[in-house]
Amino acid sequence: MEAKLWRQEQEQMEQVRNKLQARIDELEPEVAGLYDQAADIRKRFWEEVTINTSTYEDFEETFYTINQQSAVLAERERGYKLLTQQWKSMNRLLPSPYFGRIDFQEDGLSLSEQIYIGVSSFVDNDGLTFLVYDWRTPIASLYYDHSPGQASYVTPTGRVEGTMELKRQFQIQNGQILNMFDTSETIGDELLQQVLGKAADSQMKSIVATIQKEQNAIIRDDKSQMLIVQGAVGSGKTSAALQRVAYLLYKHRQTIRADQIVLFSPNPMFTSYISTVLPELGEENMQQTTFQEYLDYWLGSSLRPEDAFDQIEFVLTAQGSRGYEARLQGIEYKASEAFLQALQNYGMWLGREGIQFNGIRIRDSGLITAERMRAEFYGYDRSLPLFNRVALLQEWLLDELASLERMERQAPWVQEEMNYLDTEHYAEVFEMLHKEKEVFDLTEQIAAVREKMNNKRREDEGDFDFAQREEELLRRRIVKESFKPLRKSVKKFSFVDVKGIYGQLFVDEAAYQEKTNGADIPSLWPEICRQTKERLLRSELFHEDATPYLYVKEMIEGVRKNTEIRYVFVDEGQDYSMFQYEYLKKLFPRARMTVLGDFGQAIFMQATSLAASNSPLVQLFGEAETSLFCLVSSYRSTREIVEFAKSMLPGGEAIVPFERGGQKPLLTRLDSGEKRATQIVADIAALKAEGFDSIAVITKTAAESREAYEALRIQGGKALQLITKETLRFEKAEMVIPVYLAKGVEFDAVLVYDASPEAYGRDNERKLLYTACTRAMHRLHLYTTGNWSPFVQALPANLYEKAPY
Ligand SMILES: Nc1ncnc2c1ncn2[C@@H]1O[C@H](COP(=O)(O)OP(=O)(O)OP(=O)(O)O)[C@@H](O)[C@H]1O
Repeated sequence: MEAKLWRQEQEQMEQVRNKLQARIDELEPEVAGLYDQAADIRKRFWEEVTINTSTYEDFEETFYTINQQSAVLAERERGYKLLTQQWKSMNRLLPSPYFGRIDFQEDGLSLSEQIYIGVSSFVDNDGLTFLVYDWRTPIASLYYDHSPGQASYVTPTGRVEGTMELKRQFQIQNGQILNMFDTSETIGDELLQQVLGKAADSQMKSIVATIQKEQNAIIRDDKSQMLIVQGAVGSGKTSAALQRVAYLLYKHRQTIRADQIVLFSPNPMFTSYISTVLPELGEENMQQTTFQEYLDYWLGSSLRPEDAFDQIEFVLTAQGSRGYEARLQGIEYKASEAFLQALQNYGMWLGREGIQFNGIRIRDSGLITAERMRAEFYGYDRSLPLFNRVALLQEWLLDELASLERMERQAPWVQEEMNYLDTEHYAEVFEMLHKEKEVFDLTEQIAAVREKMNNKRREDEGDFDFAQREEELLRRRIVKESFKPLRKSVKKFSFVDVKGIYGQLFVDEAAYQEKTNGADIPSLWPEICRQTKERLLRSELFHEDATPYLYVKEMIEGVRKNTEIRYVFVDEGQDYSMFQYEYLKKLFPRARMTVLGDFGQAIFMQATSLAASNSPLVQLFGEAETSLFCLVSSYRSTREIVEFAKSMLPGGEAIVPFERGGQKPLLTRLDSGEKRATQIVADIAALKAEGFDSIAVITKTAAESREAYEALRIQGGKALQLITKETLRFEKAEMVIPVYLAKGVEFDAVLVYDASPEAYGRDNERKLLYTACTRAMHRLHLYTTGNWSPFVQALPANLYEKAPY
């Protein structure tokens, strides 16, 4: 680019930077001053307030002073927060005030405007001229959506048409323009090339400078209840999701806070991987969780649910064990729509008969039997939904308990208990007695006065029998203490035997069909029933049972709702079952949903196709309320890695690699495990010497990870870390990791530890190998000590190199 232009831009930027610096300097004392003021008020808060409650007027006075003081404090704190926000965003802009410029001439106006785009807005001293536009402003979408020429953007008041005369990209670091390109592409390849060529990091980065047009559409869509993104591997789904959160927080900044957005991520490590993107953009992080955390929380301590990782570990390692096929069939069936329908029908059946309750007992004898509860329950209006009737029953039980409690005071066991009471109880009751006696004496005095006034003797003479009253109080206390946990457990619905209700579905075929209005049954049903019941007996739940169990529980006890949340994001959405989606929809009734996923990476047993025309996910909110987006360009890996990996996947042809060249994947066959370990350690050292810092040895399972880790350490791989499902964050380092924990993340180099047919031979292992390979940004190595996996063998030989040893 011409030196003159370059100089002009450098001057323009310096002007903006000078203004930024001046405003920062101007604000600094104010920010510090306001902070001190707020801190000072907080410190002196109680000094300024004289607490006096002797008379009503004094009390009122005190109340008003407190109120006034806290209003002043709140105001100062609000002011401080606003100023700090401005001050922080200017500081963020200072080293690199913008990344893009467009010159736009609006139709009907004579002048064209220069629009510089950065991570936040910066307005000149006149309060009107935007020196930098936030990337989320409507006008900034021109930069992402159009090439120079006719262009338009949408504002809340309508579409603005015009001509884009220039589109320029900058790379600016510490106030120096490092690079500058004029571009005719939507977002020029050159900048993207440079960004993608960089090394992987232990934390994801924001992509605002290079958002692609199709990603921009996802980020800014704010029409539908449900937004579904089926995106090829590495196509920027997670990136789009996070920039979308930043966009929504900006667009709805008056009404939505970051904690009203929740993102479901595939594992806790992923949560830490993405946690810096929003703060980098000057926004607070949304809430992040995993579905497992929700399950563990809502199922409480009564049942131990297996997690998704243990389930997949079983699926991948237990082939040939007893009951394996049935478990697999069970996993598939229990995540299916057929099972969901069966449970809904079961709900209707329970409305007529067969609900199970836990009787309420006290000290080994029955107080209210399950039979009585059932009779009461089926006596309620049958048109009421189950959970309404259960709520009525709950009320009835609490009333019953109250009258039973009164009766129970005379029971012989209470007398026995009284003999063993400690002095503390007596002391308490004694105090109560004295209070009662005072009241009694007062009433006696009043009665005596009345007697005199009326000149009429009372029929009943007052008499306070201490001994009798003490016994009464002690009895009342003893019984109350025993009934307290009963009342508490009724409030927590412990009287509903959910375990029994869920379990009775798994008795035999005939019973199942009767209860579910003739649901279809998988062929290995008897074994599925046996396994499920065995688990329940141990108060455990298979992972595939956890969500259906919760579904049944809520059908009966009523649905939990979180009405605070406005947006729910589900990443790796292909790994969720329809049950889980139904559940999320009910749990967050006021939320819009964004689901991002890739069916090509559906490695868990429960999977939902996102984009298929008949996808049940579309039905969740209905077609009219659903927007579907497809991303086909893959940005993470070099062209060679994408070409290699996509050829393994039926339908992979549709994936378009971004044009970034590198080395072809390298296949290395060795004739023993020991030699393989030695070779891998040497390859890691060579990769490190080339400057790659984040290197992952990827295995199929956790069991294989442990084995690989040991073998590699023996051969000198001392710096390796073993990643397990308990690992909460990973460093930019060398690691051994099972593929299902590496979902969604990326590394400079990936070494697939064992690409033999034994590891990846079955059809359900194809996607595992594909997912492992696609974690690599720059280098991919595969190893075997025998044959190659059929998925590798089937690849054209020009897609890889073979090591010469
Ligand atoms: N527009 C973009 N500009 C720069 N980098 C991008 C862009 N889009 C995606 N990337 C990069 O591509 C890589 C993959 O992105 P991301 O992890 O968001 O993809 P994904 O579709 O969620 O991946 P996966 O399929 O593995 O879940 C990341 O390094 C991301 O920074």
